[in-house]
Amino acid sequence: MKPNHDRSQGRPLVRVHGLTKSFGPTTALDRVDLTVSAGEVLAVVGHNGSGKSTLVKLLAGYHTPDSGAIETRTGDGAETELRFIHQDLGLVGSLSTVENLSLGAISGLGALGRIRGADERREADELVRRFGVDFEVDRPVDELSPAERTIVAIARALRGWDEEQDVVLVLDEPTASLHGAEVDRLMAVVRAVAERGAGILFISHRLDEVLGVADTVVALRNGGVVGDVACSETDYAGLVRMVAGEEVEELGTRTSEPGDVVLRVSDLEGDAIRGISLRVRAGEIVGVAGILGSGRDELCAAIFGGRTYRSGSIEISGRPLRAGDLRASIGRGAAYVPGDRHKYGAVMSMTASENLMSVRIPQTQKPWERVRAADEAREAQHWFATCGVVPDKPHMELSHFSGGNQQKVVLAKWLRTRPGLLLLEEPTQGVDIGAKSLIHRLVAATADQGTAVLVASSEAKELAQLCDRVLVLSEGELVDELSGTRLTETAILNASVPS
Ligand SMILES: Nc1ncnc2c1ncn2[C@@H]1O[C@H](COP(=O)(O)OP(=O)(O)OP(=O)(O)O)[C@@H](O)[C@H]1O
Repeated sequence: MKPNHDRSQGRPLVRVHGLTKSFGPTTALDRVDLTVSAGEVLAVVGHNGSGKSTLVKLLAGYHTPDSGAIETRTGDGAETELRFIHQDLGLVGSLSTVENLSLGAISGLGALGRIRGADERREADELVRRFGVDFEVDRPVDELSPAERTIVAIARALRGWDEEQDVVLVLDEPTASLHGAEVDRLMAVVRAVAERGAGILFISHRLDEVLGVADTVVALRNGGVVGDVACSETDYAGLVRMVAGEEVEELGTRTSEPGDVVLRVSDLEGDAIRGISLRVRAGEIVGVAGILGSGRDELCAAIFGGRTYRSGSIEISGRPLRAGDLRASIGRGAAYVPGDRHKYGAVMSMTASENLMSVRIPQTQKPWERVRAADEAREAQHWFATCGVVPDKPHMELSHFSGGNQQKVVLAKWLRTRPGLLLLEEPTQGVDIGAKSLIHRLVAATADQGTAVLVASSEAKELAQLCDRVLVLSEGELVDELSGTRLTETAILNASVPS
């Protein structure tokens, strides 16, 4: 295998040699070599738990390597600066782009410590325009699209960069919940930054995006480098094989007939939702598509009871549900995998097993009934195997599992309750291509056993593959319903854009 620095045209900015890191018996990173060069977008891909985040944390100095080195003084003595964009962008939502860019920047403070308004505004404007984008820098960043927020985070990371300076920008799964056109917008900015001479290290599970934006791909498996190729020398199938080690099984066509109505929503009005009515039958998988602000991210939570609503009604299996009544919703067989697993989906400081067992099974388990240790161990083993959670350590704290494996535990926790209604938000965020196919098959099998499934996703391709029909939301309203031959990725993307 030819290492990537032999192929790249640019000056090496960061060299990683033999980087190794273990956590107890787990070797998270195993003698990794790679180089990021000026003007290059280097993507790092790999299955869940392959070591990508560990690599980022070592580069950031959060962990110390057991052996190996990170060389940032690679050329004529100048030191390369590493700047990071983590998934949690670290922006203050209520503050504007100007204010976020000013935070922590001493140069932004006037003599009395006040932000010099006009200068800051001009600088923020110039900074975002430098990347070929144009949005109002005075609006609170909470009101920007996810791609725009990521661009603000990139602009902040590159503040003060004069392009003479050697910089590597590290982006950890920046597109995890972005919708089609948003991804293109962000990728254009990433390319623009590379063209200005920065090196980019880009972590992603979305292999089609990797092919679109990267020059070079390094694939990790079980901590070691198993692939190091130019994007021009590979294709999607090649990347899938590098990550999964084999071809990935596609979801077959589902043939089961839907049963009785399980979920009935009528004229629902609430935060970001305007007059939505829908039904989901037993055995059906119904998708919810739309861009940010369309109501896509709010609907499942409102139905489950995690958000209240102003008016309208929700019935599960023919029985009305009061707004915000989580207990009744779980008691009626609803399950909810939220988009933000850290905040609402799991308790990271508890073990995987404790998380798995944290919801009582309404049909069989009495409120006072405790699960015996032997039963808990057997169940944890069953769900780890069913959902492919690795490592096989149910008693390890959930925060020590890789992101994709945490997601599988959250899904398993709810599948265990044998729900009549399964509400999913971004069910495959952060999971690798093999695990994504497994999760799709698990959801399909759950529906085949009679569960009604409502799944909200920013990924049109996922909805087209998984769903029997897809509801498209725009500005809080239901604007289209796609099924049969009309249900394609392109149709979902087109229908999602507000007219
Ligand atoms: N603090 C820790 N304690 C114990 N094990 C850890 C710790 N951090 C990471 N690991 C283990 O190291 C391995 C690599 O994890 P890492 O988070 O780097 O994977 P990843 O490639 O980023 O995965 P994902 O795609 O799911 O985010 C995994 O087996 C993980 O469980």
